[in-house]
Amino acid sequence: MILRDIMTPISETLITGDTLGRAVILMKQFKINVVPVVTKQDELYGVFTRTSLSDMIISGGQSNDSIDPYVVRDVVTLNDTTPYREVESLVKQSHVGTGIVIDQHLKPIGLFTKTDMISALFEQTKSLSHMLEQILDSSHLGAIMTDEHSTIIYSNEQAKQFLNKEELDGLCSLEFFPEVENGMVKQVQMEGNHFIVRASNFDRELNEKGYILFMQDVSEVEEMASELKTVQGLKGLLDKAMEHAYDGIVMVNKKGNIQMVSPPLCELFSIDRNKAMRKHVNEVFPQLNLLSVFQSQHAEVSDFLEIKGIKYIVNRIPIVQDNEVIGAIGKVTYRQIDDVKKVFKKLELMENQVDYYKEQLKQKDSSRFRWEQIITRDENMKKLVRTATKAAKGLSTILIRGESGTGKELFAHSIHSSSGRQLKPLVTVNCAAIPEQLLESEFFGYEDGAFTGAAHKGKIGKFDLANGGTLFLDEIGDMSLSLQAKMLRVLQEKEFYRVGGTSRVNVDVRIVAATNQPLEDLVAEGKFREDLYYRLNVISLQIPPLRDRPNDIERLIEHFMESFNSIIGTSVTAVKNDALTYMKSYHWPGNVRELSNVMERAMTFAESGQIQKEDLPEYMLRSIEESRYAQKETRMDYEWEAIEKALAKSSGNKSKAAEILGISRSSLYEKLKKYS
Ligand SMILES: Nc1ncnc2c1ncn2[C@@H]1O[C@H](COP(=O)(O)OP(=O)(O)OP(=O)(O)O)[C@@H](O)[C@H]1O
Repeated sequence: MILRDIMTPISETLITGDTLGRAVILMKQFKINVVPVVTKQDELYGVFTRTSLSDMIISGGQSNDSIDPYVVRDVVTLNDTTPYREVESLVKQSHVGTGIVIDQHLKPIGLFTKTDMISALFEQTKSLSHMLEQILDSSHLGAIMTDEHSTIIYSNEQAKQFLNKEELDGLCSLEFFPEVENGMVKQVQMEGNHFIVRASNFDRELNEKGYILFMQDVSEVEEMASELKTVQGLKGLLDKAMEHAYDGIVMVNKKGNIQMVSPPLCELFSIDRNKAMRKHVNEVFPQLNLLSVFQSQHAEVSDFLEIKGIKYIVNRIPIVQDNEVIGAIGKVTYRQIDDVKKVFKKLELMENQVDYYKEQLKQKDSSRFRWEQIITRDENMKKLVRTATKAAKGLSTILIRGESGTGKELFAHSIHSSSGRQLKPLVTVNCAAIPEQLLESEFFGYEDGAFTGAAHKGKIGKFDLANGGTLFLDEIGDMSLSLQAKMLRVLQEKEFYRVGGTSRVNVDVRIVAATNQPLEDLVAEGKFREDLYYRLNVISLQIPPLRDRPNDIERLIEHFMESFNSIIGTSVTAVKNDALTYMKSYHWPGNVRELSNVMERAMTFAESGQIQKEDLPEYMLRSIEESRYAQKETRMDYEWEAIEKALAKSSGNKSKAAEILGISRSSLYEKLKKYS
């Protein structure tokens, strides 16, 4: 609101030089006590007031006389665009009852009297109170105002509803709220309503005192709070159920983001549960194909799927609300797929066994392994495999060396299957397993009648069998000296005589030999022929023991876990940290074979689906403890030796000895105390 909105407009003014008669006419016509007087340029010059009029008449002024001498020049002027707030204070301070409102050209366009001011104030108050009422009504707050005697002087509709009264004004507030004090906040139950009352007192100008009371209905809030509590309780219950779920469960929202996931599912897929939360299910568990139910809108069951050798099935269940899929649940059963699964497993196990024996049968006298089956993460091993792969292509004799269980046979088979002889037989002879007296006939066969007794028919030897292919001589260090001589001749001349035979037999055989014995020592001891040693040692492959390939331990654990889950039907998903630490610090004298046996045993015993320390064999745990203890002892021996030396060097001076050792004097004293 600006001044122009509340002033009394004027349509005519006096001009300097106007007469008393015209002034009287204007005052009478417009019923005003003050008439603005303007210059010829229409600018305000002064005012002709009722006092001016009486002064002129008393001085004998005539109707034709000029008003100029009686024009009051000291005029309060107000700009028409002045805001209401400023006008209010200007008027309050002004000594004159009427101000002249001028426009931007200084032309008077209206009068502003105290009456105008009062009616403007009245308008303003009316609009303020209307606004306040609207605010109170839309806030849903009940509002009551009392005077200092607690008599209600104002109440809104909401307050009347709360207190169930058609009218409250004039009633005593103590009837409803017996104790009211400033700052009070109280819960009140009344007429079936439950609300909170807040009271504050007011003390206005003119000594008006009293209280303002606000009432807020809390029944709705309470209802919401109790619903929230129930929901929270249910969520807690669901979380607990998830924690202890035996099956794998995952729940996603409409967008496919994971809201809940059970630990067994994370274990199965080796996923960190915290990292999986809120992520998109296709990112974390793409195998489950969970989002397919958003299209199909009905529950689905997958076929048997497999991970880490563990079979599982997925039940995909859509969560439907108002005919719309608002989420989905994936239930992954893998630990006890129920009786059907057990039967399935048994059947599958038997099928595996049949497959295995079929394979064995098929591969009898032929290679069973290939390079891909040599599992390793170790750089030296990888290099060795590369060298062996190259060597396999040639014709040279290969000697494979390494401790028992390191994979010598695996290498020999892989060499054969990647050589040009792969379609021909691979014949294995374990030199340590054949009785001494039979070794020769095993290798070279014998003619009919070579032995006394008519039952003896001729026999084909291993060299004959391996013709065109590879002869794998395992445990070559155990071959007798006499056989070594014959073997050397075959290797050099590529021909031999059968036992009891007289004709030469020509053969094309590639020799791959293996041993875990130190052949050089056997040569030195005269137990192995030096010439044969050199003949065999054309290409030598030294397989490092497992303890020198720490990275392979973990990799092979994963490998055996997967294959045994499939072969023996277990559902082991991981090796717990304590067991892993033990397995990594063990020295594995039996190498990969031992690791494979330990895994098979541990997986059979693992109850929680994860291998724990307790599932490892007792002998292994004991050996690790003993070696830890021995290491500690050796460390202590070294330490004591160093202390003794330092003390000798410093002639018993402990400060100097500590300095030599690079430790503080107090820690030297501590150590001396420990060793004493
Ligand atoms: N790197 C490897 N990856 C996968 N399996 C392996 C590996 N090395 C060895 N194995 C497995 O360990 C077991 C022992 O291997 P293999 O028989 O080849 O050892 P070896 O050195 O010939 O033993 P031995 O000297 O006692 O005859 C086998 O079951 C083999 O498949």
